[in-house]
Amino acid sequence: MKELWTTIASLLGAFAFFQSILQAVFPPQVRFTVAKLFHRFFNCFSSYCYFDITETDGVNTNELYNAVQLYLSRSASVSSSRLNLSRALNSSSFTFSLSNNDHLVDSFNGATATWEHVVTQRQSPSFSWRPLPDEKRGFTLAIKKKDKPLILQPYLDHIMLTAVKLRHLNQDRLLYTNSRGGALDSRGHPWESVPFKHPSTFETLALDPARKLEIIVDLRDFADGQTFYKKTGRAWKRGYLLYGPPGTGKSSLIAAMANFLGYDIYDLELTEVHSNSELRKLLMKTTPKSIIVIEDIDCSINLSNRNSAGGKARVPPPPEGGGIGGDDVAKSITLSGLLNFTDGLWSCCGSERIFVFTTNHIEKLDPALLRSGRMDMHIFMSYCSFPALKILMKNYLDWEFDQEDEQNEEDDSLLKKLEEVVDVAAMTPADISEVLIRNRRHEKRRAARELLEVLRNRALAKSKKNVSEVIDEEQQHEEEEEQEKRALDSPKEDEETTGKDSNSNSNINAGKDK
Ligand SMILES: Nc1ncnc2c1ncn2[C@@H]1O[C@H](COP(=O)(O)OP(=O)(O)OP(=O)(O)O)[C@@H](O)[C@H]1O
Ligand SMILES: [Mg+2]
Repeated sequence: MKELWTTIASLLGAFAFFQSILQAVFPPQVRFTVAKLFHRFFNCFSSYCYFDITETDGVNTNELYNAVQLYLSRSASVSSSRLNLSRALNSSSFTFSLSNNDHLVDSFNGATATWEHVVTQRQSPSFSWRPLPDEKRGFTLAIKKKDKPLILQPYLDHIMLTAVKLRHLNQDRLLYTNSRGGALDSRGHPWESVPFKHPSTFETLALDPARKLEIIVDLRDFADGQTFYKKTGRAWKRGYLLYGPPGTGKSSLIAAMANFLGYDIYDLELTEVHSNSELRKLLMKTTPKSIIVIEDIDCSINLSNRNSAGGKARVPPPPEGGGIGGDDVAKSITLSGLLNFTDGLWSCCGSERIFVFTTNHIEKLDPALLRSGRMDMHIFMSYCSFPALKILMKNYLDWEFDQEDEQNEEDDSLLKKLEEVVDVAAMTPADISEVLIRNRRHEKRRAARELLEVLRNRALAKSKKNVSEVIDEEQQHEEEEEQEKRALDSPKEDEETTGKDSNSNSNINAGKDK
């Protein structure tokens, strides 16, 4: 032990000696170069190799430097005690980065990588074409020489890919619309955009947790599936069809998907598109990492027949002053045009895109749109179930279901009653949210009791309606039987009565028609 300390002390002494020689003998201009030479000399005996990644390569910004900075910001935020904080333009989140001359240890494929953020004062040059920053910044990566051939390239690829993802997540999402009816903006762009600030997330979405998890896993697989899609020769895209009654959360789910993946949304208003070629041009102007949405698809386009005139959209006249429709403006958009857009060759003119169609009436859609492989996942958004209700109560009343011990017998019985009645009441999450918003200033148990009351009334109204529907059905059935009986009896009467043939026949038909 004593020997070890002696060795360390003599090494430190030698280092201090070299430092003082450096300061005393060499002028400041060459000091940096000499230090570098010393470094290289010692590196010959080291088991590590070092890579300098400078902020600029002399003229241009080094993209790798920015990528490393972003990549390290992930781990820096948890492991370092002193950090630089910044916020990029068009971003609502903060980025952490290593502060000057600090270091961080990362691992990749079992190997260790040590990063150091090196900041030195720049010697002011005698002449420069453009002003240079006062400081020279760079990262130094140290990895073991034996690991270099195995990890260097994949590690740098991994850093670049992660940085792209992080940059996208840190940036605010945009919501695009083609509501100008095909008119172009000053840059010749058919889409208008606004910042997308919808707060819906998978956490706030009232949906069965198992279904929710299924969707999350599917989205994650899609976003991470670049290699898979390439290997299998498939276009990197995915289609979701969301269907169900109004107010069950279809639009909220789209917003949650966009927030989860960090994608932009293109809200495609089909009634504003005048032709298939215009549709194609719109598609070509969308960016990767985006969700292309067609809401209420059954209302935007008559999808009953792919080839007939019935398969055309109800379109307004083209915009004045030249839209993007060109010669095709006279024609209108067809179902096959739409399918080409989502499924055919044109769907591949970008990558990593999700198509989402929503409808309240799935039965109105053409089977061509529903066949497997076209819309990869059909998601039924239904009335509020008990697990979904618990999420809404957590959102609006801060009712914490995870902390079971906080719940008493009274709460348990209240929840049991809610569970019994919620399915029968068949209320949408939107309706339940309204009730909860109305009562959110009350104490949470009181608000829950109010909700129970509303659910019970709705369930009662539903069962009364059901009873009256059953009675109506029975009455109708009896009437039909009566009419059929009369119709069967009447020919006999006709045979007995002459000269009334024509009148009796029309009665039979009327009865049968009914
Ligand atoms: N599943 C849900 N989870 C959380 N909130 C919901 C849910 N469904 C509806 N809501 C609430 O109701 C409002 C309307 O819901 P949303 O617009 O998502 O319904 P929709 O299914 O798209 O309806 P439509 O078919 O009329 O377009 C939302 O702003 C949200 O507050
Ligand atoms: Mg909607």
